[in-house]
Amino acid sequence: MVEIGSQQSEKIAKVDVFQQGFHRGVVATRPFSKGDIVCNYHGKVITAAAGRAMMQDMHNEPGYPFFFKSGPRDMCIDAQTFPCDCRPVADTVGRRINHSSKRPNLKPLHCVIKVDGEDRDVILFRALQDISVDTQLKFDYGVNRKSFRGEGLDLQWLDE
Ligand SMILES: C[S@@+](CC[C@H](N)C(=O)[O-])C[C@H]1O[C@@H](n2cnc3c(N)ncnc32)[C@H](O)[C@@H]1O
Repeated sequence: MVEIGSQQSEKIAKVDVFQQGFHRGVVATRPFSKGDIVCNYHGKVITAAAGRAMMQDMHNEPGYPFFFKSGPRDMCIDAQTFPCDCRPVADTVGRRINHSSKRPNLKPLHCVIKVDGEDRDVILFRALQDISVDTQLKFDYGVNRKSFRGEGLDLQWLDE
């Protein structure tokens, strides 16, 4: 498993953030095989209700919360609040991965790991196919215009 805990380990993971104007994304800088764990989605785990409240205050800026279910609980990874307590300086790559419903090459995988005897929710990204160097990483956010910040928004990228 690739553990993303520091800038150093992101280099080991061999993925990198690119920037085009204001828009960022993530590319592979080494090949991955189908089934490989590529990186994680780093951030503080909060309730989904807290995540939704946070999104209501957002307007046109990029959104970084990741909503998931952990057993019966609706939860959210808050990658919006930056920098986070445990990563005071470096950005994290997971939150820079863009959406594709038509051609995703990653799939998020929810795991619960023990850290200091306590359960911790973690989101890892598994490669859906072989991924070559310089390929942009994308996953299906699983949202549509209705579920992503309400109806009637002109968000063409959700159809990609
Ligand atoms: C988790 S962030 C992804 C990284 C983001 N592009 C950035 O510059 O930091 C999610 C935001 O990225 C943008 N986004 C996601 N997928 C996109 C795509 N396929 N094309 C254009 N923008 C996208 C949207 O603004 C969305 O709110």
